[in-house]
Amino acid sequence: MAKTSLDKSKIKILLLEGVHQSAVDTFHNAGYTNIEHLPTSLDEAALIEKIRDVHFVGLRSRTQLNERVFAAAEKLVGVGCFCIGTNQVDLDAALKRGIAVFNAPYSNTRSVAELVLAEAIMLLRGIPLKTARAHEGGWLKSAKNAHEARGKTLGIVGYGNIGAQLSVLAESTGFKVLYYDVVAKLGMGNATQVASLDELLRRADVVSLHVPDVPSTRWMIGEREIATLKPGAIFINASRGSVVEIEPLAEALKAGRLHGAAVDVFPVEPKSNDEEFHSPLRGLENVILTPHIGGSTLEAQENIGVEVAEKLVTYSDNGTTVTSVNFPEVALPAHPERHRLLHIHHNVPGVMSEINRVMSENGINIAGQYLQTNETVGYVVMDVNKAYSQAALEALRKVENTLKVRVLYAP
Ligand SMILES: NC(=O)C1=CN([C@@H]2O[C@H](COP(=O)(O)OP(=O)(O)OC[C@H]3O[C@@H](n4cnc5c(N)ncnc54)[C@H](O)[C@@H]3O)[C@@H](O)[C@H]2O)C=CC1
Ligand SMILES: O=C(O)CCC(=O)C(=O)O
Repeated sequence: MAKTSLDKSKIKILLLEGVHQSAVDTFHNAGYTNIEHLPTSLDEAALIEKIRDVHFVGLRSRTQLNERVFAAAEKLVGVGCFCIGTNQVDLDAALKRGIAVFNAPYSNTRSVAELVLAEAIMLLRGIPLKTARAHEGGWLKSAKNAHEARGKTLGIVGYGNIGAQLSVLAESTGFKVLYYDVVAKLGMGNATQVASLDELLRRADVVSLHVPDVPSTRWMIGEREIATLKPGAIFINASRGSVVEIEPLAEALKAGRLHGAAVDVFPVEPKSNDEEFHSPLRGLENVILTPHIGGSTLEAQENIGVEVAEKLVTYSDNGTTVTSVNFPEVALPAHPERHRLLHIHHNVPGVMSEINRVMSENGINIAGQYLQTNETVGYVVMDVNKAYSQAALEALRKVENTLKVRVLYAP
């Protein structure tokens, strides 16, 4: 039999944006040694050049994997987003090439929730202005506009993993919590869901956004919504820069209609730490500006490194796609005595019968077959207990509507 699964040392892994060393260690422990680990993102031209011979790529929020990059990524098998958001990756462009994308939906959620709670308290006390004055030699000792969190209302927009954790932390600090979500959700503690975004904006003293970047959230907070906020409200965005129109927010802060804001994510963010950050919020008093570090704690990054690298290793070694954000999810057992053929194809009628015909005509006995499809792609995994030939593999590759075929040699 031809041994066609790729030797692990030949599987090239590119890790960008300073993904934590724990990811490299996880790959090494699984036998993968061909790893390039870069501290920064790459611009499109450099990425296109580098990704040509890469099998797995890992990135965070800066690297843009668009159609042009995928078109150049001829050998790419899987993408790991070492973060929650996957809006930086064209998931459809990946899917139509049979490339599975994974992320880390939980590991940095606590870090974001902690930061937001701390910012809410700092802003209620007017700390950004007071600390700035003290650094300049001033002394703003005053209780004016300084408030306790106890008894104030926190409004959370998007009650998912981050929103719900923030809710628990905030209640234990003394906030009353309201939340708005497009899905009906059971509140943690005494938190109460409200029927509309407007109701939340009208009632909350502090509003914090925790929604993903999807079409329904694009610019969901604009001039009208900012005008709906309570006079003197505090506004926090650590979700995505595309959710909030920044100009009307800056205007409301300059006019003193809002008491303060904390913003971690921006419509345009510098591509690296060497690039200047531009924003109409720069220089405004009682505004905390942070460089998209909501999830940037050592604890979160270490956990993310392991979580996402393990998902890529499992997909590479075994074919399992559970928790992929774009791919049909298949949970596969180990395949100790059997070779495993993975066939990814356009989900159109007739492909499975063609695959089964090829297998049968080549005398290959299928010991186990696992199939999942989504709207556009089918993913079938076949464990074979009899030697398959190179000719059979070629015939599988030629089945009409095939996107990708991989072989996992019996370990
Ligand atoms: N600043 C940072 O460093 C970080 C930012 N994030 C951002 O935070 C976002 C939220 O993260 P998680 O809580 O883990 O996500 P999640 O998926 O657990 O929760 C998102 C919630 O938003 C709700 N939602 C979706 N569309 C909505 C709409 N139009 N109106 C109201 N609610 C809507 C969903 O139903 C869900 O409950 C991520 O998608 C990511 O963009 C995540 C981690 C770090
Ligand atoms: O840590 C990062 O690079 C991005 C964090 C983030 O925004 C996310 O996890 O969605």
